[in-house]
Amino acid sequence: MQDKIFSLPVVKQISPYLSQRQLGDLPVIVVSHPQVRAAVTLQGAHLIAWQPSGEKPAIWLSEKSLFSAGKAIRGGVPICWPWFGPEGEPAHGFARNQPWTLSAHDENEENVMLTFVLESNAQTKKLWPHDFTLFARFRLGKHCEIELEAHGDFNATGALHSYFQVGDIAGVEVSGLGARFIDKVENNSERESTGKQTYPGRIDRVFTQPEDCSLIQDSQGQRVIEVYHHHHSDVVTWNPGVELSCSMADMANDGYKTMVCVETARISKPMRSADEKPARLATTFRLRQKA
Ligand SMILES: O=P(O)(O)OC[C@H]1O[C@H](O)[C@H](O)[C@@H](O)[C@@H]1O
Repeated sequence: MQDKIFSLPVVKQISPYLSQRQLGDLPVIVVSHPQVRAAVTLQGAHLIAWQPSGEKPAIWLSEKSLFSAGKAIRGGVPICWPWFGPEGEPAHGFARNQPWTLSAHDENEENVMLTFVLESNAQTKKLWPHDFTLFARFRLGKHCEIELEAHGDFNATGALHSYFQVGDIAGVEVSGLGARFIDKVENNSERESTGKQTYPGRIDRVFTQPEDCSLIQDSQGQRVIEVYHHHHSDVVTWNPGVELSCSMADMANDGYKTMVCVETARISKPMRSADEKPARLATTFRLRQKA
């Protein structure tokens, strides 16, 4: 899947390291830099690949995902906003289904920086009655930084819903999750936790007292993925397990085996945007070899 993205024909060369290509119906901004390769679709400002040089792909993208206008992509880092989950229609908000604009870019020897913008429009007003300007900023290099900044006057929930590529979910443990979670598989019951999570089956949990960094220990993949959370209140972790994976049209039956979601979120404490004081939500990914 990743190789396919980087071999798509160039539609427009934007700068030495940046080009626009076409993936199905969706324009995609592709970064080919000595330190990193990465890709972000204009729809959703959705990161679908990030791979520092010398590393295996870090972001999971479903081989069965649709790349159709207005349809959510399965995998990558969907921006869920201005609500998380089935609180409204569409699920996880509309930001991931809307066409964004690339408004700025810059590059140096270490990184490529991209800024995307989405503004309220007639379609978003039908779904949510607020004026807003939303920026998504990416700094892509050996590390991956993503920042969402929401201007306007409203409360919102949301998440940077990161899907990570792992060797085998059976050998994955995520730590740093804190002492309490809401179990979405068990009627949203509140539970206590050791702060560590393994994935013996379907797991869908909102950790409400997480640490600032979650560590994904991927024993099969022989690496640790560090996920830093900024301005968050919650961390969500999700793996659909075999049955749900089989029932999802945009995921292969065994898709669940090679992915884990660790999501930087504002759910229990919504983000407040006020005049002159935008709300922010951000995450940073770093990779290291397992000792
Ligand atoms: O299928 P989607 O709308 O993309 O949502 C995928 C998943 O996202 C989050 O992790 C939620 O906690 C899950 O309940 C949901 O199933």
